[in-house]
Amino acid sequence: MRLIILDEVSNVAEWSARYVLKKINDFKPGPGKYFVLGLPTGGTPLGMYKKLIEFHKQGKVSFKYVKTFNMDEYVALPRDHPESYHYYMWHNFFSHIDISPENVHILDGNAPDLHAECVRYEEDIKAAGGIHLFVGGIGPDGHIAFNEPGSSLASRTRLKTLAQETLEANARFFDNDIRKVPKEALTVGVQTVMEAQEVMILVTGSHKALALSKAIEEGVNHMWTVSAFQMHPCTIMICDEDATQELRVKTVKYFKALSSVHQKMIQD
Ligand SMILES: O=P(O)(O)OC[C@H]1O[C@](O)(CO)[C@@H](O)[C@@H]1O
Repeated sequence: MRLIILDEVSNVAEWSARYVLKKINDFKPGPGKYFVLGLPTGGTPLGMYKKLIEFHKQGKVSFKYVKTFNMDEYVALPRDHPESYHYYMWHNFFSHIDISPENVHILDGNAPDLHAECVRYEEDIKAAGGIHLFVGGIGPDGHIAFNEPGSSLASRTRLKTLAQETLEANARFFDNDIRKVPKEALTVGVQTVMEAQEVMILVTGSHKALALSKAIEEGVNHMWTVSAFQMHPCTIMICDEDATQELRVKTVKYFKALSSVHQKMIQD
């Protein structure tokens, strides 16, 4: 696992956007050759999306031959609700780039049969040839997507009941009223993300510091589901200084000493 420690949230946005751009461009997508990208929502990736839009407008990257799969969606929240992940993705990213709607995949939390919807989603990922790069974020309780503490590390796309900590963390998007936060979501499983060729996880802020230390300094544990990525052959964690507060000095020093290597990873 690589840990890329950057000074500020803005550096995390820039590094991650440049990495996505480079992966897409190096792949040279075209008709019949799609780059398949997994995407998160939440506050953390907003800066990355802004940068990618900027790069697109500057003509540095096209999403014409990119397929996307989002991590999760609330259950029973109308699709046009400003806090639905459908709304989030179109509003913050897709409507500003040249992606075709048929290449966008987001779980339908209003599907009449939620189990069938999850099965279909897994099939769609398979039909797309699997995910090249899955970008993710984590909750303060160490969840990846909505794989709450105690989720099976072998899990696949399914319905999950959200943990109290997640409801509390997400209440800020619902007028700070926890009663308005949907209690259930559809989410890709830990194993679904594990099967991506590469995984890039963004972690910013001191409220994520404990989760980051559990993710990289302790053992694989289903109570901190992001720790499963210790077993993935190609995971990059990108964090800001604030998120390193619970890490050992030794860990921080080791990864910071690699910063010139990390900069080369986003060079043309
Ligand atoms: O970036 P935020 O707002 O802290 O959100 C944290 C996490 O919550 C989720 O959005 C739940 O989907 C994670 O995927 C996400 O990374």
